[in-house]
Amino acid sequence: MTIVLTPYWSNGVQKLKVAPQPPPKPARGLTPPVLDESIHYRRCLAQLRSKDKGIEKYIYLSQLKDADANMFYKLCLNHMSEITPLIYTPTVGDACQQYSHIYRRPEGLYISIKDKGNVGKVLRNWPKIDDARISVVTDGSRILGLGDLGVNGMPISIGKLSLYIAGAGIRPSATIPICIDVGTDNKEFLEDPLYLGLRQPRIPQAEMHELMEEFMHEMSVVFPHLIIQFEDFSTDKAFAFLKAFRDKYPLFNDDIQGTGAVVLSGFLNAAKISSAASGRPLKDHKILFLGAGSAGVGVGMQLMSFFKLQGLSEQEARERIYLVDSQGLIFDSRGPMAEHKKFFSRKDYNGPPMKDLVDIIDYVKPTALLGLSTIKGAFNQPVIETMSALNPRPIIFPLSNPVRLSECEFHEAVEWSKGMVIFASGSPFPQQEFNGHTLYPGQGNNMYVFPGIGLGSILARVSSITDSMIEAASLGLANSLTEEEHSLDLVYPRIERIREISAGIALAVIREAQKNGVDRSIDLRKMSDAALLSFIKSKMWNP
Ligand SMILES: NC(=O)C1=CN([C@@H]2O[C@H](COP(=O)(O)OP(=O)(O)OC[C@H]3O[C@@H](n4cnc5c(N)ncnc54)[C@H](OP(=O)(O)O)[C@@H]3O)[C@@H](O)[C@H]2O)C=CC1
Ligand SMILES: CC(=O)C(=O)O
Ligand SMILES: [Mg+2]
Repeated sequence: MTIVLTPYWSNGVQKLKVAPQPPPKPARGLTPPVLDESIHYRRCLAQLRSKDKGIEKYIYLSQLKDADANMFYKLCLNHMSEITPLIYTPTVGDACQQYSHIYRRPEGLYISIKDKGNVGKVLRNWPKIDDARISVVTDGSRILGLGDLGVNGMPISIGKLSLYIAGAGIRPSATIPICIDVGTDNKEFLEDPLYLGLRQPRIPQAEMHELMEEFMHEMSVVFPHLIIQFEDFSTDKAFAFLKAFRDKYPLFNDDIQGTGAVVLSGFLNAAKISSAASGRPLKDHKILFLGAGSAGVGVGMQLMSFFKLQGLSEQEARERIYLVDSQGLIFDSRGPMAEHKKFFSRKDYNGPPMKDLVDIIDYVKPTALLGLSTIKGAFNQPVIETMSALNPRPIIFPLSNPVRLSECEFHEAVEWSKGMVIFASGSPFPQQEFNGHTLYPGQGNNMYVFPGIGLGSILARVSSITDSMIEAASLGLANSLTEEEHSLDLVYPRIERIREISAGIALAVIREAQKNGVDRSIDLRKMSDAALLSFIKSKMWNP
């Protein structure tokens, strides 16, 4: 049976074939005489590599996923470091910006403000209701560092779910990419005749909250086994919706919690390398953030655990973290500020506003500089040289996405730190040669943890996702490096091992869910770790 859906914006003209169906076996004579699977694999790879531009490769892969999902995921799994940047950051950023122009066919589920009062009915149109286990939901209001992209944010939900499938073996039919269309304040899109979403400004906050209340309630009724990942909501909504719904439904916010977990993990490994060089105790690290949005504050909150693990109190941990926003260092006497900035606002600084990053580094004397600001080039030569003068092995993590918004590039950080930088970025950079050595950049991206968090949460059938489950995912990732990876000063494991890493993270997440009493698959409680790990692996879907 082919199930068709009509998206709300299509006037009934377009037909949506939602979940990938196995291709029907063609009758004899309807395919070329020699269509060998392994040769076809080579053909698909060659077709992909024949395209010059990332966006062309994205379109090719997207079509391949529709035509032959098995082949698409086979390619993803076997060529993880080549294909991840095409289906995810940085190329997915271009795909979102151009979505209304490169659009070929409907994919995912669109909920619009026009559906208010009827959301449950629209959700029930999803053809694989019983299969649904995980959904990535965005409203397109802050896609990567690219701002409000409205309904063009759909590829971010699709891309994240492709990584769930490739990276954690979630069944394709268990995933639902969702984009909530409540208008956009992107003037260019509103004037674009090809724009796929509602041609209206974003709705007022109160109406958005009402829609989200209805949406979340109906999601839990229609999809009772679903885990939800909130993605790329603008900072105010990201914090508000996490707070409003996290105790009622099994969900997490990837930008706040997923990013927090992945950066804590990389920082645990980076701090050890940095302290080995400086002799400074781990508890004496100091972290300076450029950027105080959902990601900056989320990571700051999670990095409190780093200091608490070293025996510091809550207050002492908080004092090790400094935040900078577009107005400079955040401190109490600066004046009124957004609620989410208050926790890390300094009480011990009362001087004039401090805006220049080099001045701030001179004042704070951080061991680590983390960028979640979307400001390309903010970590310039003077900034990195100042960090290098303070630290024999400075920790520099430019985490903004996509690549073109990164606070600095890997080759710059290597050159300006004379090869001493400990580096991780949000989007991937190529390795560098320096003084006869090969240096490897880390990729501090939540893609390392969300597949495992989702898989563990699905298998344990959790009723909610607790902070300590997120922390367990982070520690699981930090401890997953092999000796060879440590010997190369990597702070994250190689992405090619993502399935193994996700299984380990899922195990840690399930155990923590059990400790917190939020697991509903209670049979898993009596399994040994070894038995649980093989159970997790046995549940992974393979193309
Ligand atoms: N690596 C990863 O896994 C992840 C990376 N990210 C990336 O993090 C970035 C930020 O996301 P998010 O926090 O949600 O976005 P926001 O827009 O909410 O936050 C951006 C922050 O940067 C600050 N900022 C802007 N301009 C400057 C400037 N010139 N100098 C100093 N600070 C500045 C803003 O200041 P103000 O508050 O004053 O406006 C704000 O605090 C994005 O690029 C995103 O892609 C996000 C999630 C995961
Ligand atoms: C990686 C990610 O989630 C972001 O940049 O928003
Ligand atoms: Mg995100």
